[in-house]
Amino acid sequence: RLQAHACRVGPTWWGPQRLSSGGRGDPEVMASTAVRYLSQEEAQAVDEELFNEYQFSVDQLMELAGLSCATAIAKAYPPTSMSRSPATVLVICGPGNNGGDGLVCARHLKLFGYQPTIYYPKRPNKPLFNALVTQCQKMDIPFLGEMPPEPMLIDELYDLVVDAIFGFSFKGDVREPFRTILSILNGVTVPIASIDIPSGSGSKEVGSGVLPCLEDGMWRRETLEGSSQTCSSP
Ligand SMILES: NC(=O)C1=CN([C@@H]2O[C@H](COP(=O)(O)OP(=O)(O)OC[C@H]3O[C@@H](n4cnc5c(N)ncnc54)[C@H](O)[C@@H]3O)[C@@H](O)[C@H]2O)[C@@H](O)CC1
Repeated sequence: RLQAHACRVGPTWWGPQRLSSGGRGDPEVMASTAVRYLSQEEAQAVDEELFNEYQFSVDQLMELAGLSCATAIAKAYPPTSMSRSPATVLVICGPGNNGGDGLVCARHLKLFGYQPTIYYPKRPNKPLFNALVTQCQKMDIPFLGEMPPEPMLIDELYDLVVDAIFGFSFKGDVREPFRTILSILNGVTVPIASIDIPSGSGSKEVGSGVLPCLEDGMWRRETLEGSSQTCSSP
């Protein structure tokens, strides 16, 4: 169970483009796509067990998830291997706990020598998330007021993007503002490290490795093997 949980909370790197074009990452970590991913239901069941049977609290798990992700990122993309010093990271946080993982991850990335910037467009008004935002602010991590409108701008400003937008509670068609955000992310060429699942894809399909991208109004899923299928909803 613990091993499965460790797999789930680690970030994943998707798609042949990401794996071959980076050139900056640790090949051992980059090649770790052979791990088995949990389905949406399995991931939810592990969480329920951790809460109910093992009596973990959400902030305990979130801190571990965010720290694990920052650690994995530091291993795959060491700050010294990036083009800028300090390496710049755009952390995009969603409205749920996956976004909370991103806030924690940003805090630890800063401690590891990166220069994170956060974009957090929909913030739940709950003490846990307010506290995480305060902690980032106290560490002088800037929050963007708007999503950079062009992928090229992200490529110019950041070495890496952390996708902490959706986790296992994602369902249905992507709603705004995240639809626009995912469309922009589909055009960036810097690596994207996704926490839990690449946002916009159902974790059921993640077992085969998918990269969601919007093309001609249709969502295209690139598999890790390089083949792709097009579908009408993410
Ligand atoms: N269960 C837990 O308490 C823990 C969860 N963790 C992380 O939290 C994730 C699960 O957190 P949550 O259950 O809060 O859910 P998510 O973070 O996956 O997202 C839920 C939020 O996304 C919105 N949403 C869902 N589908 C959408 C769509 N199609 N378009 C636009 N918005 C949509 C929902 O309205 C909700 O606000 C896990 O994947 C993991 O990353 C970790 O923090 C550890 C503890």
